[in-house]
Amino acid sequence: MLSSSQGKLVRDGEDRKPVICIEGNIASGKTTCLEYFSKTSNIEVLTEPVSKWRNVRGHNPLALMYEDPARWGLTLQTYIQLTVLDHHLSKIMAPVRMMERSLYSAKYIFVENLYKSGKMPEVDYAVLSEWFEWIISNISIPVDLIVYLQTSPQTCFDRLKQRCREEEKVIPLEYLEALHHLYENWLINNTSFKVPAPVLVIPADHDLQKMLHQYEENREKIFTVPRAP
Ligand SMILES: Nc1ncnc2c1ncn2[C@@H]1O[C@H](COP(=O)(O)OP(=O)(O)O)[C@@H](O)[C@H]1O
Ligand SMILES: O=c1ccn([C@H]2C[C@H](O)[C@@H](COP(=O)(O)O)O2)c(=O)[nH]1
Repeated sequence: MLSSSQGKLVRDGEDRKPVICIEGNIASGKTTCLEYFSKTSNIEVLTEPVSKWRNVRGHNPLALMYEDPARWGLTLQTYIQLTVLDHHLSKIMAPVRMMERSLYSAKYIFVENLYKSGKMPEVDYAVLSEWFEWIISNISIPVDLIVYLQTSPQTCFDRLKQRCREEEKVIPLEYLEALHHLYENWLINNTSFKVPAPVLVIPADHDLQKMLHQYEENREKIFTVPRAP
């Protein structure tokens, strides 16, 4: 249930608990990072609901989007916006929540990329943008820290091939490069969209062992994040 507070809809009946979003390119290692921290007590981890994006009532909007982005980009991103909003608004069951990506990156990275690359018709972009603006103006979507796993597009390309998700076999390096530039402009250069929380950058091109070591080194910084007002 939602109630109204200071002009915005907020989730009912709970204290505000810290929310940490893990951001990064496709196959940058977000799920692996979350898996590592999920072993920590008192932390709740929400991975992206990719299984829903691959199967909504028997349809696979993720596959459709990669097959024909101009036709299916709006369909996929509308559904992603819904399922990610549902994550943001779900009851937090532990003292701290870590979640994979956010409503913000769905819009500022993926929708933006479809539109800028000429694969999303202007009317679809306008409709998605109106929805997004309505949501962030009317619903409280608190994020207290963004952890950005900063990778080179080539690293992601290699990891993507290794992961071998069927729908993603068609992704070229150029697609990951375009997403990378959008992430960098948003979270590092601050030249595109408003960043909704402080950003902690973790260089993430390293092998798994070094990455786990870096996660340990950053543990304190991540979990002592002050709550946004
Ligand atoms: N530091 C790393 N070095 C090498 N491979 C990695 C590393 N981190 C993750 N991987 C592998 O790369 C692939 C993508 O990682 P994943 O965590 O699923 O990325 P994301 O959730 O960001 O899409 C997986 O096969 C994973 O096992
Ligand atoms: O808003 C979004 C979010 C994600 N996707 C795509 C990109 C990938 O193919 C999958 C899952 O992303 P991971 O980085 O592997 O978690 O979903 C999208 O198209 N739009």
